[in-house]
Amino acid sequence: MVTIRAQDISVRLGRHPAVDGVTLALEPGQLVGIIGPNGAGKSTLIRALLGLTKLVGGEIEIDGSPAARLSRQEIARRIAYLPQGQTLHWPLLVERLVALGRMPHLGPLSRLSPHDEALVDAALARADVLHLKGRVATELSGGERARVLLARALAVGAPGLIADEPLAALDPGHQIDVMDLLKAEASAGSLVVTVLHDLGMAARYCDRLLLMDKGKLVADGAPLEVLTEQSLAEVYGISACIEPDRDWPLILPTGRIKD
Ligand SMILES: Nc1ncnc2c1ncn2[C@@H]1O[C@H](COP(=O)(O)OP(=O)(O)OP(=O)(O)O)[C@@H](O)[C@H]1O
Repeated sequence: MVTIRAQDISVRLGRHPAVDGVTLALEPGQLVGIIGPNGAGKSTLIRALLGLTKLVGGEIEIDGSPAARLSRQEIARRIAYLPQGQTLHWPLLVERLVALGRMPHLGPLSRLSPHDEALVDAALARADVLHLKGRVATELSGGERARVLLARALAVGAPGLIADEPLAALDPGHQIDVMDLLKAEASAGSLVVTVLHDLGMAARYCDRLLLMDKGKLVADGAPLEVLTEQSLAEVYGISACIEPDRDWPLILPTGRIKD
């Protein structure tokens, strides 16, 4: 189990506050989506929660300890991180790349144990990339590479997972697979947070949504509390069809609101 608390945190990038006075608590067992327009501060917020970005104000606690006092490795063992659209620079075999997910658990000179190898294979299977073993990761398609990087995050075996736009390069079937997987992780007691642009997926799968706008957390609650005609108009400048009374809430952006 892992918990994260942020109290009034702010991050400045360049001249502007990228995150501006955000307070939140993240608990295990829920799938939490972070949504908001381009540049709203979503990626910066999650990097801050992981202790990867310097704060200009506020405090973050991971499992009750100030994040600033935890080492990178201690945080990496507790919370796996799938960054946004990573470029790969090294022509590693897929299984070697996914095995890097075990690094937070290994000493500097230690090798993968049979247990580590089994976790790597399980992660490859869960991300539907077992068949890509033996391929060079830099020679994969965008969606294949995205799923291999998801497998690397799963291979950490951490009680927390933060994924930044994990659906970006995926076909509709694999988008559903990944959302099912994130939901299953949360239902099994993990802390799972994901940045999403697909409001339909966010409404269908997430237990809680955090809506960011201009660095601020402007709404935090159940999908239908957060995704209202008013909030979509104010934050995204769009109109949308909202149908709450289906098996799951349906949100379909329908147009841009002109000034
Ligand atoms: N290295 C940087 N230097 C200066 N400004 C930056 C830097 N990185 C990000 N920013 C700015 O910080 C703000 C927040 O960026 P961030 O990447 O967190 O947004 P986001 O909500 O994740 O956007 P997107 O949906 O486009 O991925 C943006 O205005 C961005 O231009």
